[in-house]
Amino acid sequence: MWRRVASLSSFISSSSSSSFVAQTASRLNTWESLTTGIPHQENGVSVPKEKNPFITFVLGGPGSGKGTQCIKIVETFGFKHLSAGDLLRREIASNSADGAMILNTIKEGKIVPSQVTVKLIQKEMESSGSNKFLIDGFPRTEENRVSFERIIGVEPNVVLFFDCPEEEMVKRLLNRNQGRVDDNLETIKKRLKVFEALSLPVINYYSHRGKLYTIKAVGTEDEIFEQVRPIFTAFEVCSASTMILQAQ
Ligand SMILES: Nc1ncnc2c1ncn2[C@@H]1O[C@H](COP(=O)(O)OP(=O)(O)OP(=O)(O)O)[C@@H](O)[C@H]1O
Ligand SMILES: Nc1ccn([C@H]2C[C@H](O)[C@@H](COP(=O)(O)O)O2)c(=O)n1
Ligand SMILES: [Mg+2]
Repeated sequence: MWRRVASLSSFISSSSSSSFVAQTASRLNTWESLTTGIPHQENGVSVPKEKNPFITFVLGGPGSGKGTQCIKIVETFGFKHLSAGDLLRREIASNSADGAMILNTIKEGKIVPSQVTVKLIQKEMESSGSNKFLIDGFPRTEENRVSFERIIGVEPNVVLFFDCPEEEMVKRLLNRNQGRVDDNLETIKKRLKVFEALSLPVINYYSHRGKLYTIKAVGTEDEIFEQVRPIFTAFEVCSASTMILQAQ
């Protein structure tokens, strides 16, 4: 379990001249996570700082372009990309004990029990050697969200929501052509219902927590990425400022 650190957001809000950076910093309650973990003084004793992970949840309806944009974020900002759906599909392919249950759940457009998905994410996080994660397609439900917080012990720093009209999502999924068992009209309709009933409340939750960045997910892939880029650029600026302050 990762240790949480105190928020520095009020300090940044009052000292930064860039409003976007200040707004970003005010949302970054564990922003030391992007820094180098330089030892700090506690009661006069120098102690190494435990590094917190920097976590981005990537949410949006089926076919909204989460995976596509994650590839661009990884290329530009160097995150470790963990797709919950890909991890579950890997379990099916490896004939694991949960494989058959996962396959049936995905075919039905339903959500796999949180315990299973969070354990897969946890394993990947721990073995990755990375400290910056894009967790794609998770949390899909309140149960997912609570389970992640309980097992991993941290909240996300950023939540991206790719907001795409239903009609466009259906068109994209039917053209995806990757041989997915859930890319058929019958399952797509079920997934859209599940998204509205179970995932939208999670998105609203993060909106109320001030962590949500809504992206209009229509247009070309590059146009959409130009809405995403400034979010992470701002966090990089904040991170660099932290390192300068720590070095002083
Ligand atoms: N801006 C875009 N315009 C047109 N097609 C797109 C765009 N972005 C992604 N696509 C295509 O739409 C399909 C779905 O995209 P992607 O797999 O990234 O969605 P997703 O949100 O990850 O979906 P899922 O939740 O089902 O995994 C893919 O075939 C992708 O190439
Ligand atoms: N948190 C999650 C993520 C995914 N699943 C299952 C159900 C989804 O329809 C399917 C495909 O996911 P995608 O690749 O579209 O992100 O995987 C889940 O149960 N829980
Ligand atoms: Mg995807």
